[in-house]
This record gives sequence, C-alpha cells and structure tokens, in this order.
Amino acid sequence: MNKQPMLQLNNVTVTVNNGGQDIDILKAINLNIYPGDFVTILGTNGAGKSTLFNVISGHLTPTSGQILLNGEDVTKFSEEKRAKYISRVFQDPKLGTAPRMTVGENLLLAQKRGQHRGLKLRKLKQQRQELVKELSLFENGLENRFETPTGDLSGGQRQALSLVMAVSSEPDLLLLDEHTAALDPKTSAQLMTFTNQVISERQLTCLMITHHLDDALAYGNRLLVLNAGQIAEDYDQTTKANLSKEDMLEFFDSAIA
Ligand SMILES: Nc1ncnc2c1ncn2[C@@H]1O[C@H](COP(=O)(O)OP(=O)(O)OP(=O)(O)O)[C@@H](O)[C@H]1O
Repeated sequence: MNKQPMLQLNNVTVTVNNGGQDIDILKAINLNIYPGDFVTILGTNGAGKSTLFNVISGHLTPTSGQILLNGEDVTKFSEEKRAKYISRVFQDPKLGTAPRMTVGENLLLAQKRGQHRGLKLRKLKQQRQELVKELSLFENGLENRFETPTGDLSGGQRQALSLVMAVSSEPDLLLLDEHTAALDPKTSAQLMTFTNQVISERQLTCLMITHHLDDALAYGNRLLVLNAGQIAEDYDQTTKANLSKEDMLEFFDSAIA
C-alpha cells in the first residue's frame, strides 16, 4: 500500500498503578491506520479497547510511545486540541450532547468544535436549513425536533444526533466506542446502517469498538482483536470476509483478559 498512514501508534504503552503494583494495560501497541479505513475492534471486557481510544483521543497520555496524526506527533496534544481532527461517540447517549440545549444548538456547537468560537444564535437561524438537512439523513424524525432540548429525545435519536454531530465537523478520524450498545436491537441495527452509509458516503476513516460479532464481521474493511492490552489479530478485508462468528467465539473462549 502506497498510502501514508493517517494515524500511527508506535510502541504505545499505558501503565497504571493498581494497589501498589504497576500494570501495563496497553503493551507496546504498534498500529497504522490508513485514510478510508473502517476498522472494527473486538475484545473481551478489560482487553484495553477504551484505553486505546483514550490515548488516540488525547484523554490519556501514554506512559511511553508515540502517536502521529497525519505525520504530526500529537502525543502531547491535549484532548481539546485533538478534537479538531478526532470525533468520538460514546456508548452512553447522554455523553454526546448537552441535555438542556436544543438539537439545533447542539449541532451548531459540534460544527464549531476545535475552532474556539462561541455559539452564536444568529448563526443558528442562518444555518437552520443546512442543519435540518444534515439531521434528515438519519430518517428517524430528528429533523422535526430542531427546537427540542436533547434531554427530551429518545436514546436512539440522541445517539443518532451524537453521530451526526461527530461527522459534521468533518473529522479526520471518527472513534465509535460501542455507540449502539445501549440501544434496542432494532434501533441499534438502524443506527449501524446509518453509520455505515455515512462512513462510506463521506469516505471517513473510522475505528469502531463493538461487542456485536455480527457487526464486527459485517462492517468495515479491517478487524482488530484486542487481548490483554495487545493486538492479538489484525485481519485484512479478505481474511475478515472468510471469518465466521464461530471463529470469533472460539477466540473469546480462549482469550486471557
Ligand atoms: N485508570 C486505571 N487504573 C487502573 N486500571 C485501569 C485504569 N483504566 C483502565 N484500567 C484497567 O485496564 C483494563 C483495560 O480497560 P479498558 O476499559 O480499556 O477495557 P475495555 O477493553 O474497553 O473493556 P470493556 O469491554 O469492558 O469496555 C481493565 O482491566 C481496567 O480495569
């Protein structure tokens, strides 16, 4: 592959002190993510998936190692500084949006992420049409809730809004941290379909943590399996296409973490 990696992790280790004992919860991780990659990530509870996202997003500084974004060393960049390039959607629908602010206000704020500009309500009026169009993409009625405080939305609508917000700032990298896990099966499947559509239409680079084996196998062009703070497997598209749910279940049966 000739492409330059968009994201590079070089020997990234995270050590925590647990009851007086140092434990490596990420162990010398080396990883290259290329533009347009849609990588699904599986792993047992405690394997280090969220920690991996925390060091990529800047929420956590690695104990050692280096993180490069588009060739630039961002290891010491704050989470706020990285927010210009990286968007993250969490499992909890409450985490992505400000509950007292309306759908429109949340969306406008998201578009200004990393730009250090305050929210201007005049702008909201000017951009209403464009923002409503963005919301209508999900086809779940969000566009009709423009003036609704997000705290009054259903979990599914709120998570869809979080995703729309995450992509509206045109991030270089989208991190989806079990973003469908808190939703009922039908809403979860709808959000996954929408997620896949948005990623492919906008050619986004995305890492998605999931515990849904079907989703991990069905979506994306690459599959990482984490185990005990290490990348146990890094399957490319062709290999991934030949994997079955049983193969993955077998892995989980024998995993350490
Ligand atoms: N600040 C911390 N101090 C001590 N241990 C920590 C800390 N943060 C994470 N851990 C431990 O590191 C390991 C990895 O945690 P992490 O949350 O990254 O796992 P995960 O793969 O995301 O798990 P899950 O699927 O349950 O969300 C776990 O054993 C966790 O208890």
